[in-house]
Amino acid sequence: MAPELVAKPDGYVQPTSFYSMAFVTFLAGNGDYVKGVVGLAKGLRKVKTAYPLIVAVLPDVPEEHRRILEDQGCIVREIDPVYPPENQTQFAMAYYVINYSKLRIWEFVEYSKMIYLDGDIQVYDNIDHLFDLPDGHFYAVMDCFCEKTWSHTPQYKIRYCQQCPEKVKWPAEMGPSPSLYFNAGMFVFEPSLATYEDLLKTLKITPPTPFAEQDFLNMYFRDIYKPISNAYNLVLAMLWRHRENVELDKVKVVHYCAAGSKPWRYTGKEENMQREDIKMLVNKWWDIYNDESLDYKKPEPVVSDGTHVEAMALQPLVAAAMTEAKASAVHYVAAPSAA
Ligand SMILES: O=c1ccn([C@@H]2O[C@H](COP(=O)(O)OP(=O)(O)O)[C@@H](O)[C@H]2O)c(=O)[nH]1
Ligand SMILES: OC[C@H]1O[C@H](O[C@@H]2[C@@H](O)[C@H](O)[C@@H](O)[C@H](O)[C@@H]2O)[C@H](O)[C@@H](O)[C@H]1O
Ligand SMILES: [Mn+2]
Repeated sequence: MAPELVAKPDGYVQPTSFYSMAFVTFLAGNGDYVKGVVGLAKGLRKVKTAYPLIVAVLPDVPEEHRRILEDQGCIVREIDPVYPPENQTQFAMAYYVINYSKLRIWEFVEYSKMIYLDGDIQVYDNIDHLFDLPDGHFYAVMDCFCEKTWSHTPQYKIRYCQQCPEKVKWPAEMGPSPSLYFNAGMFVFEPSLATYEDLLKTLKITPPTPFAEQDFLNMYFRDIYKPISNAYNLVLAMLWRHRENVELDKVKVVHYCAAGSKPWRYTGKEENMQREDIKMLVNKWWDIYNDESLDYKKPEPVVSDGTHVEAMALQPLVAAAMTEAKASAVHYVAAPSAA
């Protein structure tokens, strides 16, 4: 039974437009990445986002982990795995399925625009304004090619990086320089069934590559990709590879993707993990993860004096109310504005 939401003459929310945008992350397996997603949910709450966090989970995510995420105000949605075509078994199945299944989020068409965030990402400043970026583009932050993980690429071999194209110029004899390449840990996109079907159709005829769905998404969205500031996805390697391109005090989103930097697994033993800035960012992640004041509190029903409850808290109530609202045009309390 949908909870009673109080009508207010001056606040009307078209149920279909309410929360037509959302953050989305991805969770696979029964391991410790669930901690990353809990941290992300609490970080988004701390910056007072006006939008919910959807967690796309593979079937292998246990009920207990799903409950933990729902208790943190997340909306958990199971997605089907994406399996490699038979002739592409050179990939370890798990790695392929974990990475390419992310593509299922294009199917979430009840949302007009979404911001995808890896589970090893933390949001330290409100980034809701990214939802206002013009439609028709794919927004993401440029990656760096300098880590050993890129040693299979021609650009690594000649020490070329898009972060500093003047330092080692791309030699003409190697043809056109590589297109701008984004890190797929964070991106702003528009779900669409047509795009979703085409993505999966194209994937079937695209041999897997080392950076899996990241390479695939870069190829697929190359013509509409628009780079945004690295303040929205600080790939940690930038701190020791291109410090001149980073204004740490302006960074809004940190991506713990460098080897050994996952906060919930941090030992400090890997290369670069004893840096002061890394230790500061890992502690910053733990401060949020351990902050009980940021835990989700089930909302009280909205009362007639229009008391607003936190946006993310309202989402489950609205989802239920939206089901009812289809039956009748009902006035709702307007969504609280983002702080
Ligand atoms: O065992 C795993 C591995 C990955 N992921 C998800 O897949 C994303 C991409 O993997 P990861 O961040 O480890 O890749 P990196 O950014 O470090 O290359 C993670 O952030 C998680 O959201 C997961 O849920 N379980
Ligand atoms: O499956 C490929 C992954 O590719 C990307 O991670 C890479 C990339 O950041 C490199 O630049 C780093 O050097 C490397 O360590 C890191 O793994 C995405 O963050 C991740 O979500 C996922 O798509
Ligand atoms: Mn990541």
